[in-house]
Amino acid sequence: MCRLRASTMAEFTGGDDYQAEFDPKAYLGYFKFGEDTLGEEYLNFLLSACESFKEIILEAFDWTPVVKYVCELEGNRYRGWKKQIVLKCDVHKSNPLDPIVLPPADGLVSSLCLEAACKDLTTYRIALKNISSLLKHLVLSGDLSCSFYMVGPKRFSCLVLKEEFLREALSETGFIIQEFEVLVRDDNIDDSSDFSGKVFILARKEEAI
Ligand SMILES: C[S@@+](CC[C@H](N)C(=O)[O-])C[C@H]1O[C@@H](n2cnc3c(N)ncnc32)[C@H](O)[C@@H]1O
Repeated sequence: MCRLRASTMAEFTGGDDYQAEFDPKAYLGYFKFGEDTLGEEYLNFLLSACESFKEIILEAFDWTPVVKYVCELEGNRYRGWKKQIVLKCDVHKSNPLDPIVLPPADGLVSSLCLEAACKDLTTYRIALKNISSLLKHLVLSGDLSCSFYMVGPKRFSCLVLKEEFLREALSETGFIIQEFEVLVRDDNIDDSSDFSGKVFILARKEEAI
Protein backbone atom coordinates (compact mmCIF):
# COMPACT_ATOMS: atom_id res chain seq x y z
CA MET A 1 0.00 0.00 0.00
CA CYS A 2 1.26 3.45 -0.86
CA ARG A 3 0.48 6.48 1.25
CA LEU A 4 0.85 9.95 -0.18
CA ARG A 5 1.01 13.15 1.76
CA ALA A 6 -1.99 15.42 1.12
CA SER A 7 0.24 18.12 -0.35
CA THR A 8 1.56 15.78 -3.06
CA MET A 9 -1.83 14.37 -4.08
CA ALA A 10 -3.21 16.13 -7.12
CA GLU A 11 -6.88 16.87 -6.61
CA PHE A 12 -8.90 16.40 -9.79
CA THR A 13 -10.21 19.64 -11.25
CA GLY A 14 -13.32 19.01 -13.35
CA GLY A 15 -15.93 20.93 -15.31
CA ASP A 16 -17.11 23.02 -12.36
CA ASP A 17 -13.56 24.16 -11.65
CA TYR A 18 -13.13 25.19 -15.28
CA GLN A 19 -16.43 27.06 -15.25
CA ALA A 20 -15.56 28.88 -12.03
CA GLU A 21 -11.79 29.31 -12.04
CA PHE A 22 -10.23 28.89 -15.49
CA ASP A 23 -9.01 32.35 -16.47
CA PRO A 24 -8.61 32.39 -20.30
CA LYS A 25 -6.56 35.59 -20.23
CA ALA A 26 -4.06 34.12 -17.78
CA TYR A 27 -3.99 30.90 -19.83
CA LEU A 28 -3.23 32.84 -23.01
CA GLY A 29 0.01 33.86 -21.24
CA TYR A 30 1.36 30.42 -22.21
CA PHE A 31 1.14 31.53 -25.82
CA LYS A 32 3.24 34.68 -25.72
CA PHE A 33 4.53 35.07 -29.18
CA GLY A 34 8.25 35.02 -29.85
CA GLU A 35 9.10 34.71 -26.15
CA ASP A 36 9.87 30.98 -26.01
CA THR A 37 7.01 30.24 -23.63
CA LEU A 38 5.72 26.75 -22.80
CA GLY A 39 2.91 27.03 -25.33
CA GLU A 40 4.85 28.44 -28.24
CA GLU A 41 5.56 25.12 -29.97
CA TYR A 42 1.82 24.48 -30.10
CA LEU A 43 1.35 27.64 -32.14
CA ASN A 44 3.37 26.25 -35.02
CA PHE A 45 1.10 23.23 -35.04
CA LEU A 46 -2.27 24.41 -33.84
CA LEU A 47 -4.05 26.32 -36.56
CA SER A 48 -2.01 25.65 -39.65
CA ALA A 49 -5.11 23.92 -40.96
CA CYS A 50 -7.03 27.19 -41.12
CA GLU A 51 -6.44 27.63 -44.86
CA SER A 52 -7.72 24.11 -45.55
CA PHE A 53 -11.18 24.19 -44.01
CA LYS A 54 -14.17 26.24 -45.11
CA GLU A 55 -15.67 26.32 -41.66
CA ILE A 56 -14.06 26.13 -38.22
CA ILE A 57 -16.09 25.55 -35.07
CA LEU A 58 -14.37 26.57 -31.84
CA GLU A 59 -14.69 26.00 -28.15
CA ALA A 60 -15.61 29.16 -26.25
CA PHE A 61 -12.21 30.82 -26.33
CA ASP A 62 -10.96 33.74 -28.44
CA TRP A 63 -8.18 32.33 -30.62
CA THR A 64 -7.85 35.46 -32.79
CA PRO A 65 -4.32 36.43 -31.56
CA VAL A 66 -3.13 32.86 -32.14
CA VAL A 67 -4.60 32.73 -35.64
CA LYS A 68 -2.93 36.04 -36.50
CA TYR A 69 0.40 34.72 -35.30
CA VAL A 70 0.15 31.45 -37.24
CA CYS A 71 -0.85 33.35 -40.40
CA GLU A 72 2.29 35.49 -39.97
CA LEU A 73 4.46 32.39 -39.54
CA GLU A 74 3.04 30.93 -42.73
CA GLY A 75 3.41 34.15 -44.66
CA ASN A 76 -0.32 34.64 -45.01
CA ARG A 77 -2.19 37.84 -44.38
CA TYR A 78 -4.70 37.62 -41.55
CA ARG A 79 -8.08 38.35 -43.07
CA GLY A 80 -10.22 37.79 -40.01
CA TRP A 81 -12.69 35.01 -39.48
CA LYS A 82 -15.19 34.72 -42.30
CA LYS A 83 -17.65 33.19 -39.91
CA GLN A 84 -17.07 32.19 -36.31
CA ILE A 85 -19.16 29.47 -34.74
CA VAL A 86 -18.67 28.72 -31.05
CA LEU A 87 -20.37 25.72 -29.49
CA LYS A 88 -20.36 24.32 -25.98
CA CYS A 89 -18.69 20.94 -25.72
CA ASP A 90 -18.54 18.34 -22.96
CA VAL A 91 -16.39 15.35 -23.85
CA HIS A 92 -18.11 13.27 -21.16
CA LYS A 93 -21.38 13.25 -23.12
CA SER A 94 -21.90 10.59 -25.77
CA ASN A 95 -22.72 13.49 -28.10
CA PRO A 96 -20.30 16.14 -26.76
CA LEU A 97 -22.23 18.92 -28.55
CA ASP A 98 -25.60 17.86 -27.12
CA PRO A 99 -28.29 19.08 -27.79
CA ILE A 100 -26.81 20.04 -31.16
CA VAL A 101 -26.33 17.23 -33.63
CA LEU A 102 -23.84 17.74 -36.44
CA PRO A 103 -22.64 15.44 -39.21
CA PRO A 104 -19.05 14.25 -38.65
CA ALA A 105 -16.55 17.05 -39.38
CA ASP A 106 -13.75 16.37 -41.87
CA GLY A 107 -11.25 17.21 -39.16
CA LEU A 108 -11.36 17.90 -35.44
CA VAL A 109 -8.47 19.44 -33.50
CA SER A 110 -8.33 18.57 -29.82
CA SER A 111 -5.47 20.26 -28.04
CA LEU A 112 -4.62 19.82 -24.35
CA CYS A 113 -8.24 19.08 -23.55
CA LEU A 114 -8.80 15.38 -22.89
CA GLU A 115 -6.06 15.04 -20.29
CA ALA A 116 -7.46 18.12 -18.55
CA ALA A 117 -11.05 16.89 -18.63
CA CYS A 118 -10.56 13.23 -17.65
CA LYS A 119 -9.88 12.00 -14.14
CA ASP A 120 -8.58 8.56 -15.11
CA LEU A 121 -7.60 6.44 -18.11
CA THR A 122 -11.00 4.75 -18.37
CA THR A 123 -12.70 8.13 -18.58
CA TYR A 124 -10.14 9.17 -21.20
CA ARG A 125 -10.98 6.14 -23.38
CA ILE A 126 -14.70 6.95 -23.12
CA ALA A 127 -14.08 10.62 -23.98
CA LEU A 128 -12.04 9.57 -27.00
CA LYS A 129 -14.95 7.39 -28.11
CA ASN A 130 -17.37 10.28 -27.53
CA ILE A 131 -15.42 12.77 -29.66
CA SER A 132 -14.87 10.14 -32.35
CA SER A 133 -18.58 10.44 -33.15
CA LEU A 134 -17.95 14.04 -34.26
CA LEU A 135 -15.24 13.52 -36.84
CA LYS A 136 -13.57 11.72 -39.71
CA HIS A 137 -9.99 12.82 -38.96
CA LEU A 138 -8.55 13.68 -35.57
CA VAL A 139 -5.66 16.00 -34.84
CA LEU A 140 -4.83 15.37 -31.21
CA SER A 141 -2.16 17.18 -29.29
CA GLY A 142 -1.34 17.14 -25.62
CA ASP A 143 1.18 16.83 -22.87
CA LEU A 144 2.93 13.63 -21.83
CA SER A 145 3.44 12.69 -18.17
CA CYS A 146 1.78 15.88 -17.00
CA SER A 147 0.06 15.88 -13.62
CA PHE A 148 -0.70 19.60 -13.25
CA TYR A 149 -0.49 23.01 -14.85
CA MET A 150 -0.95 26.49 -13.45
CA VAL A 151 -3.30 29.13 -14.83
CA GLY A 152 -2.41 32.25 -12.91
CA PRO A 153 -2.54 31.20 -9.24
CA LYS A 154 -4.89 28.27 -9.90
CA ARG A 155 -3.52 24.75 -10.13
CA PHE A 156 -5.36 22.43 -12.55
CA SER A 157 -4.93 18.69 -12.49
CA CYS A 158 -3.90 16.76 -15.57
CA LEU A 159 -4.17 13.07 -16.35
CA VAL A 160 -0.71 11.50 -16.74
CA LEU A 161 -0.50 10.09 -20.28
CA LYS A 162 2.14 7.86 -21.85
CA GLU A 163 2.82 7.31 -25.52
CA GLU A 164 2.00 3.58 -25.35
CA PHE A 165 -1.39 4.26 -23.76
CA LEU A 166 -2.32 6.80 -26.44
CA ARG A 167 -1.41 4.44 -29.27
CA GLU A 168 -3.40 1.62 -27.71
CA ALA A 169 -6.45 3.75 -26.78
CA LEU A 170 -6.67 5.30 -30.25
CA SER A 171 -6.52 1.98 -31.99
CA GLU A 172 -9.04 0.46 -29.58
CA THR A 173 -11.39 3.36 -30.38
CA GLY A 174 -11.24 2.61 -34.11
CA PHE A 175 -8.57 5.09 -35.21
CA ILE A 176 -5.73 4.46 -37.61
CA ILE A 177 -2.71 6.50 -36.56
CA GLN A 178 -1.16 8.29 -39.52
CA GLU A 179 1.40 10.46 -37.75
CA PHE A 180 2.65 10.37 -34.19
CA GLU A 181 5.26 12.91 -33.15
CA VAL A 182 6.75 13.41 -29.70
CA LEU A 183 8.76 16.45 -28.66
CA VAL A 184 10.74 15.92 -25.48
CA ARG A 185 10.80 18.86 -23.13
CA ASP A 186 14.22 20.40 -23.08
CA ASP A 187 13.83 22.95 -20.31
CA ASN A 188 13.34 22.38 -16.64
CA ILE A 189 13.31 25.93 -15.48
CA ASP A 190 9.59 26.60 -15.72
CA ASP A 191 7.66 24.99 -12.86
CA SER A 192 4.18 26.03 -14.03
CA SER A 193 3.67 22.50 -15.36
CA ASP A 194 5.48 19.17 -14.99
CA PHE A 195 4.98 17.69 -18.48
CA SER A 196 7.89 15.68 -19.91
CA GLY A 197 7.03 16.22 -23.56
CA LYS A 198 4.40 17.08 -26.12
CA VAL A 199 2.61 14.79 -28.49
CA PHE A 200 1.08 15.60 -31.88
CA ILE A 201 -1.05 12.93 -33.52
CA LEU A 202 -2.92 12.67 -36.80
CA ALA A 203 -5.40 9.80 -36.96
CA ARG A 204 -8.37 8.84 -39.07
CA LYS A 205 -11.44 6.82 -38.29
CA GLU A 206 -11.16 3.35 -39.76
CA GLU A 207 -14.20 3.90 -41.95
CA ALA A 208 -13.14 7.41 -43.10
CA ILE A 209 -11.79 7.66 -46.65
C1 LIG B 1 -5.38 23.21 -20.93
S1 LIG B 1 -6.88 23.92 -21.50
C2 LIG B 1 -6.67 23.74 -23.25
C3 LIG B 1 -7.26 24.89 -24.02
C4 LIG B 1 -7.03 24.85 -25.53
N1 LIG B 1 -7.76 23.75 -26.14
C5 LIG B 1 -5.56 24.77 -25.91
O1 LIG B 1 -5.20 24.04 -26.82
O2 LIG B 1 -4.76 25.51 -25.35
C6 LIG B 1 -8.02 22.68 -21.07
C7 LIG B 1 -9.37 22.91 -21.68
O3 LIG B 1 -10.18 21.75 -21.42
C8 LIG B 1 -11.52 22.20 -21.38
N2 LIG B 1 -12.35 21.19 -20.71
C9 LIG B 1 -12.31 20.82 -19.41
N3 LIG B 1 -13.26 19.89 -19.19
C10 LIG B 1 -13.89 19.67 -20.39
C11 LIG B 1 -14.95 18.82 -20.80
N4 LIG B 1 -15.57 18.01 -19.94
N5 LIG B 1 -15.31 18.85 -22.10
C12 LIG B 1 -14.71 19.66 -22.99
N6 LIG B 1 -13.69 20.49 -22.66
C13 LIG B 1 -13.29 20.50 -21.36
C14 LIG B 1 -11.43 23.51 -20.60
O4 LIG B 1 -12.54 24.32 -20.88
C15 LIG B 1 -10.14 24.10 -21.14
O5 LIG B 1 -10.40 24.99 -22.20
